[in-house]
Order: sequence, then structure tokens, then C-alpha cells
Amino acid sequence: MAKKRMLATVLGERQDTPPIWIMRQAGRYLPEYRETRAKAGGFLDLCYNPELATEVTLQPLRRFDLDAAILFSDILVIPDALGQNVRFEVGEGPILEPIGLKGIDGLSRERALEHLAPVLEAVTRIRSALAPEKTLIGFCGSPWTVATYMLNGRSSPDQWVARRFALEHPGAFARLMDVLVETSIDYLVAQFVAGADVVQLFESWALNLDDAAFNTQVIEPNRRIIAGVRRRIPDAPIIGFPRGAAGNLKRYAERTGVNALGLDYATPLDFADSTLPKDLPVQGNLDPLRLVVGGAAMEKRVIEIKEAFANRPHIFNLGHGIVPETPIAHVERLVELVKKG
Ligand SMILES: Cc1c2[nH]c(c1CCC(=O)O)Cc1[nH]c(c(CCC(=O)O)c1C)Cc1[nH]c(c(CCC(=O)O)c1C)Cc1[nH]c(c(C)c1CCC(=O)O)C2
Repeated sequence: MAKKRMLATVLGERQDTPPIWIMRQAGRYLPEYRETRAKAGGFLDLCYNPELATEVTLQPLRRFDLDAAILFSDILVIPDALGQNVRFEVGEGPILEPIGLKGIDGLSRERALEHLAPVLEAVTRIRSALAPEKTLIGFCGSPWTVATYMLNGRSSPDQWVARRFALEHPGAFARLMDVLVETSIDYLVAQFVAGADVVQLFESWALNLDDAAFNTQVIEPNRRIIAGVRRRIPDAPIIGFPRGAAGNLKRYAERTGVNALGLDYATPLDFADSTLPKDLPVQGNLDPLRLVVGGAAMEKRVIEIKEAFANRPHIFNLGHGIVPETPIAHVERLVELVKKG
């Protein structure tokens, strides 16, 4: 059977040239995505439409020689499935009715997987349409990151509302984490059963936390999800992406049980390589702005990243999501450069 280079790398095998995928690779920088999205209606309608979600997942692989497809969905389908409705407004991002103490007690896991059934159907459809050598990545948001949206109702620059809530109401906060941990375990196991090869935990708001808060709000919930998934799927391959973890990165890598670690673009290459265990696979970490600008600003850095991680398993990626302003020609050039020996 054809080898899945990306999956093999997550499992610890170094490749001669790093496999590559791009965070948010299906998105608004692609005209065919914008067209399908307009057909679907709202953004969540696209996420819950198995046929169209499959189509947009596959679009970037038709254009670029990427090693993996990532399920087209969003981290906020979990609060939506728990009964806290989510809306996406153009130019505003996600909007939720902020959850309070009562709301936390009212969350129900009972129908969550049923609500997410169209997403799981998309996973199965994508796997059967995908070439055997391509890895299929499933994902969910990590509990703390999802909780920041549930408590604040939208993106916030410093997660002040959620950080304060966690300190002020530790009991209710722990109950919220429990619901998110258990729902995420069920959801990720179902993604593996439906055909995902690897899953990624998106902890996009791992920044701004002192190390004590990082332990309870980031490390513990991520560790519990990974242990819970592996109780049902032994050796399940899992990537963690704790964006902004900085000085907490090593702790995260050692205590959560991840197979591979996603690095944000602010993580210095020499720091990552010297701090992390020698055989730990890493993923990342080009600044998406360098992909927008292209030319020397991009090319020199791509070589530096490849060289920094040449001696360990490395999956090339951006250090955060691709942005709508990105020229398609720059993505083509990036993939060519990464694949060059
Ligand atoms: C924090 C977060 C969210 N969603 C996600 C994260 C974690 C990663 C990160 O830190 O960026 C994860 C996500 N969101 C999306 C994917 C799809 C898979 C992929 O191609 O990588 C994934 C993996 C699609 C999306 N999710 C969203 C879009 C754009 C919506 C549109 O088409 O209008 C896409 C393609 C919307 C979204 N979804 C979210 C926000 C804050 C926004 C608005 C910002 C924006 O508009 O870019 C929540």
C-alpha cells in the first residue's frame, strides 16, 4: 500500500523532504472555495453539508501537491452541538450568546454526536475520495480554546473574560472542562472510526496564561482527551498545537502524550530544537505573512525552517492559518520549495 508520508512523520519517521499541509488550506484565498461557500448559504451550513464539506476539503489538493487533507469544519461545532448556538457574521467571525453559570449546568452531551453526524459523514466521504498516500487529518478545538469563545461570546485579544471566570469560579469552570473533554473524546473517536488517520488538537489560545493556569486549563484537559481517545483507539496518532505556549511548550509536549507538536511562528527555531525531546516530531512554522509577501521574505525562511528541523521528523506547515490575501502562486512556490531536496 502507498505510504502516507505525513502519518509516518507524526509516528516518528523522518522523511528526506518534509511532508507539507497548510493550516486552513481550504479557505477564502481560493476562488473555488468562495464559490462553494456562496452556494452553501452560511458558513455553518457548509460545515454541516457532507457533500459540500467534502468538496472544499479536496479543493486545495487538486491545486497543490499537499501530503494531507484536513476535514473542513470548525472548532465551534462543539458548543453548537452542546446547545449553545453559534453564528458566523461576515467580517465579524463567530458570535455566541456568552454562557454563564446557569448555562454551564444546562449543557447537554446527550445529542452532541447526533448533531455532528453530517461532519462524520463528510470524513467518510473524504477518505473514500482521497488517494491512499494522502493523510486525512481530523480535529477539534481544545477545551480551553473552545471555552474562551463560549464564555466571551466571540474572539477576544486577551481572553480576559474566560481567564477571570476560570479563577473566580473554579468549580463551574471544571464542570465546563469536563463536558468539553468528554464530548471531544467521543467526537475524535468517531472521526477515527469514520476514516481520519490523525487528529489535531487546536489550542489556539494557549498564550497569556501563567504556568499554574497553563497546567489546569491547557495541559490537563489535553492530556485527558488524549488518554481518553487512546483507551478506545490504542496508539491513536495525535498532534497538539498549543499556539503561544512559549516557555510552556516543553511541559506541554512531555505531559500531554501528543505524538507531534505544532509550532506557532513566534517560536524560535533554535529554542524549539534544543528544548524539545530529540525524536519528537514537530510541525510548522512559517509566518503566514511571509506567504502573502512571497519572494526572498518567504524563500529564505523556508530554507531556515527546513534546515533547523532536518535532523528530526518534521512536517512543514504555517505557524498559523493561511489568510485570504495570500496569492495562489506563492502557495505553489512554497510547496515546490519544501519538496526540493
Ligand atoms: C480559533 C479557531 C476557529 N476555527 C478554527 C480555529 C483554530 C485554528 C486557528 O487558531 O485559526 C479551526 C478551523 N477553522 C476552519 C478549519 C478548516 C480546516 C482547514 O482548512 O484548516 C479549521 C481547522 C475553517 C474556517 N473557519 C472559519 C473560516 C472562514 C469563514 C468563511 O468562510 O467565511 C474557515 C475557512 C471561521 C472562523 N472560525 C473561527 C474563527 C475565529 C473564525 C473567523 C476568522 C476567519 O474568518 O478567518 C474559530
